[in-house]
Amino acid sequence: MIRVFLAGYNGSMGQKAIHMIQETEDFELVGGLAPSANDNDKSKYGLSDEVKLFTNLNEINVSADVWVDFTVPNSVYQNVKFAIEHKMRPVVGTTGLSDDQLAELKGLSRSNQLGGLIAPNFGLSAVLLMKFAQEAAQYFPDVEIIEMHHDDKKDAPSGTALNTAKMIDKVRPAHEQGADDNVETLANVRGGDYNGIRVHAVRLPGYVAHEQVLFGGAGEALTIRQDSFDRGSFMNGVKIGIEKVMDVNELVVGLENVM
Ligand SMILES: NC(=O)C1=CN([C@@H]2O[C@H](COP(=O)(O)OP(=O)(O)OC[C@H]3O[C@@H](n4cnc5c(N)ncnc54)[C@H](OP(=O)(O)O)[C@@H]3O)[C@@H](O)[C@H]2O)C=CC1
Ligand SMILES: O=C(O)C1=N[C@H](C(=O)O)C[C@H](O)C1
Repeated sequence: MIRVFLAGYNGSMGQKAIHMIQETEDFELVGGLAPSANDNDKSKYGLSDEVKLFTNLNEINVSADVWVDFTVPNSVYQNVKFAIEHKMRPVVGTTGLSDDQLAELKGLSRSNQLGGLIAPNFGLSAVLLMKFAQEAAQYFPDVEIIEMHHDDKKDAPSGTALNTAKMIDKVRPAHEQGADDNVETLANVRGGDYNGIRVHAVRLPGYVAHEQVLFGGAGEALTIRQDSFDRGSFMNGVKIGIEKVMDVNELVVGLENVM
């Protein structure tokens, strides 16, 4: 049995995760964290009386094998630090960790000899998109990324888009892209810039999570696109993450690295 603690249990992803954990024979939900947590949530979300709910880290008095995190960018670092220090292996979907924070957490995971997983995206289509985009960038160094999300999303660009840019940046030949005498007549119209890779973030009702990577070449173009139409699409990856993290000895980034 794998005992799971769920941070952000009442959010959009948290509610899907509760369902997945309850449906999985080998998983047991032992606790949840959310600033608005209260005992009425037990009936609201179909939780058993044994599940303990907490409104902040200082209150937590249960232990678990795995800490699943779907919270907010400004709490994820403290949450993961807490989890590692309390011997709970983090499986993190929350976006927004800086490179410095990630490096610190990797060090903490090493010194506590406790593995974990940080996955910018748990959806198989997005994992494959990033892999294919990295391969394509070796041949098509001119590239831009467009991510499209629901209008409740708090951070931009998406963790997936940023990770895609980082993966492309690792392999694409050193390169100046576009004209250097561009004039923007509307501020920021060319999007964000990650080492010369332009990233554009769209927020619209009706959307869930989508990304396109556009490559341009001499007289040709390649577009790679993925769509998550339902948050349920992430749950198979979260389940794999919880299972695999039990055998991992370091803090791994990317679902593909534990599959
Ligand atoms: N890696 C992946 O595959 C995916 C990652 N995500 C990421 O997961 C995160 C959550 O997304 P989503 O479920 O849509 O967001 P929601 O806004 O629906 O949920 C956020 C959750 O975080 C809780 N929360 C808010 N503030 C804090 C805090 N200070 N400490 C602890 N918990 C807090 C909220 O509780 P309360 O309601 O009480 O405020 C709520 O439970 C985002 O970063 C998103 O980008 C999303 C989808 C897939
Ligand atoms: O907030 C979301 O919804 C999502 N967040 C993650 C991200 O920022 O990449 C994963 C997915 O795109 C959905």
